[in-house]
Amino acid sequence: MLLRQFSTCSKTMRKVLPVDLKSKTKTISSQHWLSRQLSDPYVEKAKLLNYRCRSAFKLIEIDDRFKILHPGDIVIDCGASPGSWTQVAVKRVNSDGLNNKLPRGTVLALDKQQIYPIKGATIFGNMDFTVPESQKKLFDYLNGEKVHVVISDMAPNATGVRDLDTENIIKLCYAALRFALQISRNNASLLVKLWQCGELKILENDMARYYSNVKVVKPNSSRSDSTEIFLLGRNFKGLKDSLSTSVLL
Ligand SMILES: C[S@@+](CC[C@H](N)C(=O)[O-])C[C@H]1O[C@@H](n2cnc3c(N)ncnc32)[C@H](O)[C@@H]1O
Repeated sequence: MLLRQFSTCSKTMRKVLPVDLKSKTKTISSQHWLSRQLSDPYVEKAKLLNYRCRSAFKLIEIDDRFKILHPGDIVIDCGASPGSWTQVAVKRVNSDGLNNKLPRGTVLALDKQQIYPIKGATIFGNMDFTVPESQKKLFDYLNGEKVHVVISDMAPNATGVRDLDTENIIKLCYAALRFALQISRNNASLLVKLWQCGELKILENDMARYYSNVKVVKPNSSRSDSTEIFLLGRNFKGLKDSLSTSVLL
C-alpha cells in the first residue's frame, strides 16, 4: 500500500514533502519503475529487435491494423526522440530494410531534444516543433512536396498539475494538426498522441472536418494503467474539400 501511494506520487506532491520523505518517494518510485521495466515483455522485445524503446510496438500495432505506412511514403515524425517510431517508419516506408526494389520512402524526424542518427531518416534535433521557424525548415526541406503521413508522439514535460499537462498536450496535438493540414497530400494520415480528457472528443470532431475517417486507438502495448490514447485520422480530404478551415488555420 505504501509502495502504491509513493509510486503514484506526482512531482508537485513531492515538492511539499519533507526532505527524508522526498528521497524515500524517489527511491520507491525508482524501484517501482525498475520492477515494471523488468516485467514488461515489450521492453525485452524492444531490446531483442534493436528498437530504442518499447513505444515502437505502439506504432507497429497501429500500422498493422490500419496500414498507414507504405513503401515510398514521405513521413514526418514529430517528437521522435529517442527514435523508435522513426525506426519503424524507416523500415515500413522502405519495405524490407533499405535494399529492395520497391520505392524508397522519406522519413523526417524532429524533436526538441537531440536524436541520435538513424539510418534512412533525416534528423532535425534540438528543434521545438511549436516554433514557426522549425516548421518552415521542414517545408523548405520538402520543397513543395506534400507528405503521406504525419505522426506525433509528442508529450510535454509533466508538471504533475493535471489540467496544465492536459492543456499542454492538447496544444501539441493542435500544432501537429494545423501543420498536417498544410503539408499533407490528399488521402494522407495523421496520428497524434494525447491523454484521456474532456478535450479528446473536441479534437476528434476537429479532425473529422479534415479526415474522412477518424478513430480513437489504444494499442495493447500502451500500458493499461496509462491514460495515453491515440487519434488516427485517415483519408485527408484536402483543404478545399474540408469545412471551415479558418477556425484551425
Ligand atoms: C514519448 S517521447 C517520443 C518517443 C518516440 N516516439 C519514440 O518512439 O522513440 C515524446 C517526445 O516529444 C518531444 N517533444 C515534446 N514537446 C516537443 C516540442 N514542442 N517539439 C518537439 N518535440 C517535442 C519530447 O522531447 C520527447 O522526446
